[in-house]
Amino acid sequence: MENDNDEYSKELNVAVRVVHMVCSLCQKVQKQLLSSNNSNQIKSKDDDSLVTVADWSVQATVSWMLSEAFGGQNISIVAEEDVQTLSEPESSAQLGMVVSAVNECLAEAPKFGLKGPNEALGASQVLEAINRCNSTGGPVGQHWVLDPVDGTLGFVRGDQYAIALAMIDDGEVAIGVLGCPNYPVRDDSLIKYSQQCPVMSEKSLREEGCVMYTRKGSGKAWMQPLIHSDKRLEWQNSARTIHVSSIDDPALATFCEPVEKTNSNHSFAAGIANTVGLRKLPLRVYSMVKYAAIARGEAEIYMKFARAGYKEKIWDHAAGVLLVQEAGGVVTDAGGTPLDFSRGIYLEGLDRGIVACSGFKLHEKIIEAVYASWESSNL
Ligand SMILES: Nc1ncnc2c1ncn2[C@@H]1O[C@H](COP(=O)(O)O)[C@@H](OP(=O)(O)O)[C@H]1O
Ligand SMILES: [Mg+2]
Repeated sequence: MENDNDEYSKELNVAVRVVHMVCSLCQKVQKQLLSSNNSNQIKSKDDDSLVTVADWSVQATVSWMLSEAFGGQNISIVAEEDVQTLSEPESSAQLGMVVSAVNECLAEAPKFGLKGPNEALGASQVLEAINRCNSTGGPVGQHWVLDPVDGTLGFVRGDQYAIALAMIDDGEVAIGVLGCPNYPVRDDSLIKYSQQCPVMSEKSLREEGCVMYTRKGSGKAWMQPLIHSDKRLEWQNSARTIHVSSIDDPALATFCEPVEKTNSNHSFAAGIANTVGLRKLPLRVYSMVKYAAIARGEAEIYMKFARAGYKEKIWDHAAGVLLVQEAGGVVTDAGGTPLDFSRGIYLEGLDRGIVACSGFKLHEKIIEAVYASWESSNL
């Protein structure tokens, strides 16, 4: 990072360290999940989507650390999970696991240059930390935005997932931090990874991964490797800048999309790819790791076209969008308008889908193709 006087430098510093902490937590939980086939760690929410011990534990840990660093109870945090399922009597085993995971993680805070609690937190404090993240954001003031485990399906399948933390200031994303515990720091690693081990076993889980981060207006984005065993986070030595790819020839470009066709219309995207002249097969990846791949220059295009009526949430995009933009890329809705993070928990007014590209030329071509194809599509 640049120097300490930059705007949001304290916020960014704390956010990056906290995301490192919870990446480590997630790696442990994912390992346990895969080794013991421990379905006890997974629950269904009322909307039938999945939530795991990791989602709640990350949210509690980040909430506690941010509150500690920035003014107690008064900070505003918008996050995906609530305490409803976890507070039910049938969830007492999960609550116990969450409390242990949170305390184990907080006890490691000094390794990451932060201060944890003097005493272990009890169940009520953990629930309170999760519940405190009940802000709905909005156009005024600072709001932290957290997706504790983005790509929960990828997480439970031993695949890609991300921890996404952003801060919105007066409606604009000011900082973005993305923890990607299964995204190695080596170049070309995502493409190799998805070819070699689309679903990992516990043995193949490699302890590599990275945290990427940026600050609005910096024109830069950075990446740090995760730390392991007893190593401490050494900020200065470990960060390197990342940048989008310079490829602007569609024939050479790689495009990413969600794995699940319920989350994005694969055939519509394939039509766009064909119109624009993309030749490679889509790189299907869970979670905001897709934004990370664009920011790191491993792919050039990310398209997502959710079914009509689905409302995109700010925590699924804020950190990733800023990373791509500051690393040199462009992100808009499918009509070419920038995403609006100022209107509460949803990206209100989003036109059809999301298009993130490494540069303007590719972006323009995709938007034109969407415009031309839309009428004939069934979306
Ligand atoms: N029907 C739907 N259409 C589009 N996106 C959806 C969806 N249902 C869930 N999602 C979002 O897609 C995210 C996963 O992204 P991807 O498909 O790119 O891996 C989910 O994040 P969580 O896993 O955090 O719930 C969720 O927010
Ligand atoms: Mg998500």
